[in-house]
Amino acid sequence: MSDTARFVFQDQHGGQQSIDQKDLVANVPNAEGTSSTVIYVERDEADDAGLPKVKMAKAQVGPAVTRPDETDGRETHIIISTGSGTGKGVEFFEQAVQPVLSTLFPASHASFQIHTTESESSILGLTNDIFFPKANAGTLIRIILISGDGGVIDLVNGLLAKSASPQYTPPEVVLLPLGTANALYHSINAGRENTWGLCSLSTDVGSRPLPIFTATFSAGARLLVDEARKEEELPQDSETGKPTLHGAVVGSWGMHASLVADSDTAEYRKFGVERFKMAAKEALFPADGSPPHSYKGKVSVLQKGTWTPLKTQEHMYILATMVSNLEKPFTISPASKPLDGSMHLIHFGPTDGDETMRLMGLAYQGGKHVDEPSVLYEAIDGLKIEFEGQEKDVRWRRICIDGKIIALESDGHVEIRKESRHVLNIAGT
Ligand SMILES: Nc1ncnc2c1ncn2[C@@H]1O[C@H](COP(=O)(O)OP(=O)(O)OP(=O)(O)O)[C@@H](O)[C@H]1O
Repeated sequence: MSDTARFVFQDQHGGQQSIDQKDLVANVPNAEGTSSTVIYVERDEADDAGLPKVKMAKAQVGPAVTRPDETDGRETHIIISTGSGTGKGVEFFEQAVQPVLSTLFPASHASFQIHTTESESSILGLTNDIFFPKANAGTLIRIILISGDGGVIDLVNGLLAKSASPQYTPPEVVLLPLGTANALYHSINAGRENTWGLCSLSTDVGSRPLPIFTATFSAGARLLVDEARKEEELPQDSETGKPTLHGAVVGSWGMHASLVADSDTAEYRKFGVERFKMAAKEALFPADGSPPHSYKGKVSVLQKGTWTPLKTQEHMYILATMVSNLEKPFTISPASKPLDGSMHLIHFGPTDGDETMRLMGLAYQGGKHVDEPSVLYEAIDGLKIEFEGQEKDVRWRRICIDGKIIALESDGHVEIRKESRHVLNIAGT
């Protein structure tokens, strides 16, 4: 679709109207098929982060427009993650999602089950109690998820926590990006639409499997929670008994993991996506004038069934990703295509703060950092990090899995591999 594609319709007075195709949410015919409601969004150009406004216009119906089959018999759940992003989930639901749902699904929307998160474990609890049992019994459910990447990851981990039956039917998830970075949403949509996912609420949009990975940790690994004030044991894989987390976005160590960890506080979160840049500056230009930390450990990559150690044991940036964009403008892996199941390594060794900022700046220019000779960028099937006692301070042994932070022992290790299981589908893809 070109940037200038327009959606053109006749209004009720016969006048021709047109909107940017990317702003179109749906064109819904009325029950008699005599007219339709064009749902679209209007944005404040000056405020990119502001919630879009939903608008509706009556139109004369064209011959190609057919009424979608309500929910196709699917049981629909709505999750509003109140802790995501800057906490606008409820406002977005009331102002934008509800009007669209009542127009798209006039007969059934009242039966949609609404769940509002109350704690960090709400989505995991819902998955254990409702979503997994239904999916495992073969019921096709649809989950409208108003959240950042964290909500998807909680769903993935909950759905993989128990062994699946042969009847297991992957739930279909509609991503409505109300988190901070929304890496999955931006990587899947990459400028395709401007509706904050609302155009995927219709049931006639199709869906595709979400590729995921599994991270397996050494026994002493601990999940850091509550702004790193508390530690928790990781979930254990039901078959291997090993501490395990699943992800769909990123597994990292080094500077990326440190800045995600350091900026995961209520204070930093107020700054939205800027929090990553603020934490990066602090990590790269320590107040005492010393150079940024050089992370030490053995790193190996898996390609075609063989693990190969990197030549260097000193690192600045080490990251495996299954998406193209970690934030809307931050193209970490330009070769990754939406939901293609690839995993890419991005690595560079110790350098000063200015050079690191320059390389990261190139990622904000469409992913040009991967052309730099100092950056190793390649497709991989897995990544292994072994500390081997080389880092004494736990601060330098923090791993990031899709925003969650895990602290490892001084002789700890983590192995990240592409996962072949398919637990959910993403709508509108
Ligand atoms: N009511 C709540 N109280 C406490 N924690 C909550 C509540 N609702 C959600 N959470 C937690 O807040 C976090 C929000 O993560 P999420 O990824 O959705 O948003 P984000 O981190 O802002 O976005 P992104 O990951 O896209 O950058 C999750 O860990 C979730 O479990």
